[in-house]
Amino acid sequence: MAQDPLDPAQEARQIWIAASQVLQFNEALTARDKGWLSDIAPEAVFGTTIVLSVSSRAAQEAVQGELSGPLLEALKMASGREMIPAIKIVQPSATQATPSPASAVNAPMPTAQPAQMQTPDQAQHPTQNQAQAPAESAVRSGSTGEFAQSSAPSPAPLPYAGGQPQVWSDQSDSSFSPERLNTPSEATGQASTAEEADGSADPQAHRQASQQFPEQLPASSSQDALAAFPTYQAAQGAQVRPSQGSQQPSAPAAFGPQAYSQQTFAQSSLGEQAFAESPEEPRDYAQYAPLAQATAPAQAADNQQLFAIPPFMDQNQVARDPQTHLDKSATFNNFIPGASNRFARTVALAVAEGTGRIYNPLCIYGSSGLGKTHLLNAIGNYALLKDSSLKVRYVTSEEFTNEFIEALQDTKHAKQIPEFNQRYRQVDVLLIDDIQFLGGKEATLDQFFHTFNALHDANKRIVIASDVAPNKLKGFEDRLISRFESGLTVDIQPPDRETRVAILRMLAGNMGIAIPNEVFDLIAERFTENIRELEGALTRVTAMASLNNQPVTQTLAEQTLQDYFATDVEIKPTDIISQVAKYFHLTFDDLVGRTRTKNIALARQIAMYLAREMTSMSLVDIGEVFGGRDHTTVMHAYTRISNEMQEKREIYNYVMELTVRLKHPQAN
Ligand SMILES: Nc1ncnc2c1ncn2[C@@H]1O[C@H](COP(=O)(O)OP(=O)(O)OP(=O)(O)O)[C@@H](O)[C@H]1O
Repeated sequence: MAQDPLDPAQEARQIWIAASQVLQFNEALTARDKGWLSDIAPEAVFGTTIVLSVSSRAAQEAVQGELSGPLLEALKMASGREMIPAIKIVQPSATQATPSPASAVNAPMPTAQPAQMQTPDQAQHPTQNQAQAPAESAVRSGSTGEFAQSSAPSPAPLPYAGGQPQVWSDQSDSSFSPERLNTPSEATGQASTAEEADGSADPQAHRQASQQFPEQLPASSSQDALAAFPTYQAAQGAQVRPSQGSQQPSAPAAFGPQAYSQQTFAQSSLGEQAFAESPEEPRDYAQYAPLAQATAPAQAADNQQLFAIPPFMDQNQVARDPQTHLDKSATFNNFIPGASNRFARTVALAVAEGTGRIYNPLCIYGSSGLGKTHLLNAIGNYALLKDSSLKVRYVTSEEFTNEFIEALQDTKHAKQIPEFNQRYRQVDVLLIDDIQFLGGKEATLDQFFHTFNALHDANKRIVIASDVAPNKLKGFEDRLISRFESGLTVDIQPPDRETRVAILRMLAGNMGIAIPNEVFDLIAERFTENIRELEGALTRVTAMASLNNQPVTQTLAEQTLQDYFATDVEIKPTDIISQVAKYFHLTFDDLVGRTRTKNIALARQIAMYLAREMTSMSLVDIGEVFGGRDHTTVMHAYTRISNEMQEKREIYNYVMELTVRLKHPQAN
């Protein structure tokens, strides 16, 4: 559903609440450190700059000095993006007038005052800094490569926000990325070859480069990033498939030295920031999509006409945009990058930016629950935010089939098929999910083939998600497979431990729940193959804590998840339906049938929730098992039950008891 955009103070408050929790559980911080942190109050967010106030210079120095690393990390966890803190001193008298986190929502938007905000190096060299021209300040604030060198002996300086939303600062420094901390050369304090090549090891040289070409960076960032992969240049159109199951980052495995690939990734993520940082184009596209539509009513109406949800779909069931069918909550910002998905994310971002046209079509494949659908939606949301006049359409292969069949069956309207064709052939960005389900459906595939060709010939963007690589798709003609392979194929692997923990932290931050590190570790240790399961485990633990009005502890998490930990029995959806039916004194047919009485509907939704969580089946497959229901019905059931588990003990108990029964069938 559309959300209202947050105002700068509100956004700062929300980020800070989550970041404080991350910091609170940072075991590396002493009580004294935490004391300094408790002096911080959030003021406002401008792009990727968060203005924080403290009450004294001593606090400012501490926050900018030894606490800068943990602070940056916590802000990133909380916001899902690199945030640059600007620390402002508010004198005690003024502090009283400064909004506390609780009251910040209603506070007037603060006017950031550069004179009050300092970085450590400003404090050390006030004259030099005061003399800096704004453009130079911005560049300097972007020279976070220095900041990234947290292994350097002196405290890492915080970047200076200059009191203004920063438009060019971050992206002007392509060397900045926390990931770069991992490169061996940086660990030893040496500049990598890539850094030397672009001058980023030399702040002065880099500043000059940044000043010379600032406006080119946002538009070309991802393309540059991709062009930097030798294999891309050598073999556009060739498949790129890092070895399955490899723990190595996808791109480095395929493209060479790690430092080199990380450099390119840094540029890519900066491309995203570059775009998102513009004050007119806030980073959270999900929130602003309605705004984009409001400013382009003709286009919105046009889209509506083209993609009004067909009658067989219940419009109330999913929080998807009625025109584009996009899930607006899935963005690049809340897609945590890791070795397993970073390459896919980079390419997806290039396509979203419109700079990745040579990767057309883009095929993303991987097992269930690894983020394919999320990336498709992120592409659509980003593309629309960048250009609200685009016609974007997310569609599952099931929806595509249904729409096609609807058009065929509508004998009263002989023009239905031409209309269907026109509808699809007018899109600028087509995002088609779960393409594998088109396999064997000859008429639909034929239709899709023509749609594909029309779009491709018109240079429209096509992104396809599938559970297997194109050449493994069953029931597809070679002509279609070869067209899929004419673009770029990337895979997503199960996330490594670090990424799993980062995802859990982000989710906990979103929920505003304090969770100790050992609980993240426990869940991340156990749920390794599917991010949906990872989320499900966290949902259960937080639901248990919330229902019992307890904090989340390791013991509570262990108790809650013990049945998951106890056994790895393979669970079939039919087992789930039988077990849930038995539990609620219903029949199998009740659950897969059409009756919608309250008790049957609840039991059915719980069964769908369990099927989604405990099997690797897709939404479409689950819908099929439940009497041929639409996948949106399954999605709705899943969302509803996971929400209700947090609030209603009864629902929580049903889910937990049924989990135990399913995991221990011999005990029934
Ligand atoms: N890197 C990530 N960062 C944050 N959340 C993620 C990430 N990858 C996946 N998720 C989340 O995990 C859940 C499952 O992802 P998604 O539905 O995109 O998977 P999928 O690969 O399309 O699965 P399926 O093939 O079963 O449809 C979603 O809630 C998604 O937001």
